[in-house]
Amino acid sequence: MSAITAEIDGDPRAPWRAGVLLGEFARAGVLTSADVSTAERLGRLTGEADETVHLAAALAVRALRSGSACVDLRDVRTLVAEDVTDDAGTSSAAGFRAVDDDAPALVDLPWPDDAAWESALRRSPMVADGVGGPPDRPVRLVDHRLYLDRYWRDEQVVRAAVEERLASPLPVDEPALEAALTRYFPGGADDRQRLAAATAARSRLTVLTGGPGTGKTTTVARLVATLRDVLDGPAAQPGAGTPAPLRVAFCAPTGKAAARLQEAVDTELARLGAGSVHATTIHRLLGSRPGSRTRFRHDRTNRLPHDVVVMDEASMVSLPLLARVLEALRPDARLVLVGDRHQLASVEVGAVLGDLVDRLASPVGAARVPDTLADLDTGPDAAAAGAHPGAVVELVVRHRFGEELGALADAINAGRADDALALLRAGGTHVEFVELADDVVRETDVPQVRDDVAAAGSAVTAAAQAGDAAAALTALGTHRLLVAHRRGPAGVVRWAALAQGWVAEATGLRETGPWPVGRPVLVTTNDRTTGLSNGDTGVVLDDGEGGVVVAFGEPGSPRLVRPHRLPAVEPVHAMTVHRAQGSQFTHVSVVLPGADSPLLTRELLYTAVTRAQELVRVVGTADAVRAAVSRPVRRASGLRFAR
Ligand SMILES: Nc1ncnc2c1ncn2[C@@H]1O[C@H](COP(=O)(O)OP(=O)(O)OP(=O)(O)O)[C@@H](O)[C@H]1O
Repeated sequence: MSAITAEIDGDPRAPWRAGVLLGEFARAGVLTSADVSTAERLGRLTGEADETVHLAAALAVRALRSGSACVDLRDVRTLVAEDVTDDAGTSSAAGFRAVDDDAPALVDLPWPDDAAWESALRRSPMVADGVGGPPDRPVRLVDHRLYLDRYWRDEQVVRAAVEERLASPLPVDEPALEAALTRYFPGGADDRQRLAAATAARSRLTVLTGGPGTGKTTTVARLVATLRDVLDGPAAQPGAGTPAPLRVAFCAPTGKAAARLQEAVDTELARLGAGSVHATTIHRLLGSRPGSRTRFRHDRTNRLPHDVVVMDEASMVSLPLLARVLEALRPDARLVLVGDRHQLASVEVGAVLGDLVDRLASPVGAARVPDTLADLDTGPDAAAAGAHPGAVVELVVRHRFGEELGALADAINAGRADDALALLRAGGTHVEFVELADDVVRETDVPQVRDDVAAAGSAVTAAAQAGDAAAALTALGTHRLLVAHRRGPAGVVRWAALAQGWVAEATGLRETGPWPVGRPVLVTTNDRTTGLSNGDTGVVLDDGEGGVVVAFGEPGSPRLVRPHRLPAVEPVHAMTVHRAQGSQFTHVSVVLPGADSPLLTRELLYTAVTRAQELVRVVGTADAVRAAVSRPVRRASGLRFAR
């Protein structure tokens, strides 16, 4: 078999030649041009000619594309077989995949012999062998996990920081803490919410996880009120004169999530008479540097000044970004990670929230964190006995969220496909199922979606024409059409066009010009000048003076930006579920792709369903629902292991 040639990313001028072994894997659709060329370049740079080593490196690069920090060589054959079967017919964003009609069957792939492969890797100049291997090699093998070295280093940063943070609790004035807990979490309140605040007072790391409506946001507001009472007040620094105010930072991965967090926390703090907070994106908190996504103004040499950092929507945070935050924190600062571990993980590498919960609640973490979830005793006796109440607190009582929505979310999470389907079919006030007979969705199948889109669009347009930013943003949150893919019959492109047409028909207005009044827009990049972030949504408004302005943010505190100052934006009549993370809408309609779509996973369906505050409408086949529920995302990571 000779080398194969294909176009790279559609550029016919750039021929791609893979060696014999990698060529076989590329032809079978396992590797893309990007995987192969990265691995072969690393081979050239390190003087490694062994193709089996190139193959392993290419598989480590491939793993990153699906969000894994590493590839587990023991599982790689099964993983590859499952993924490639899933992926049939789709092209990867990261490179051209050449799948030949006469490609080798997956079972026939020329996998290297296990023992020979491992020993080739261990003696390769490309590979650092084990935790103690040389620091200057691009690839690292730890136990059976193969990493590009920078991801292993990021994992080590997270691992070490978590261990250090949990090794020594922080001293607090226990009677003052008890008084504050009684004040902000009175009797009858959710015990675990109280435990979260107690943990955050005593520990340098708290992970607060729970499904929608379990009170995460309420808890972080009360937790901050508690910390302010205990650490800010005279009891915190007796005899020290006027104490410095506690420096608290609130952050979230997207601007939208940060704005929502700020509004919700401020409302609760105002009710408690406990001040206010300022929430920002994680990138802005760390201080982005123009032209660099990986280096920030705040790092281990220039630490963040804050005493407490609360990070919401932590499920969306990538491994490298969490590593940068941990490096930038002062060692004595308290970090509170908040999120729903069952949601979709970062679009980049890592599933850090789920990994940390598993790690801390497993025997690996249990040595330092006894009785993680069970120990609800936060009283002075427990403190006197030196008991550490645990770093992970999972909220389980739902305080909002209709019964049906909650039951559906639980069934999806637990992988109970038949129950999820039965709940969808039973329907109710909060759940609707537009069950399709086949994968082809016709416009006429979804009159309810059309009605919701038209009603929301009409309300947005009316408010936009009146120049009423708050009303336009409120209307924008009443319904959202979600899909999994960008293209195809169940993709954003098709559904956004349909939605746009339905709104135009309802309002009698055709969108004209570059900034039609009433158009919903999505920011697709971070922009320092306007402070807008990738994922922010807004509405084009009539400014009353013959021009237009675009309103962003929460209805209670809209931000108005002139179009010429805007970074890249696109119309957003429909969006992907990934994009919708960190946001909620009164009604959500989600159009599922066919059951064979590789994007259809448990996390995707759970995230879509939990975007709804009052009603979720699922459009798809029974097979698509079953496929989603039965297919949890598996991301390889070393954070779950001892080393
Ligand atoms: N202990 C409690 N007792 C009664 N109501 C509560 C309690 N905790 C929270 N709530 C109420 O439950 C609702 C949901 O709370 P909150 O918004 O804090 O949940 P959340 O977990 O942050 O949800 P989401 O992730 O969906 O934003 C709010 O109306 C809140 O006031």
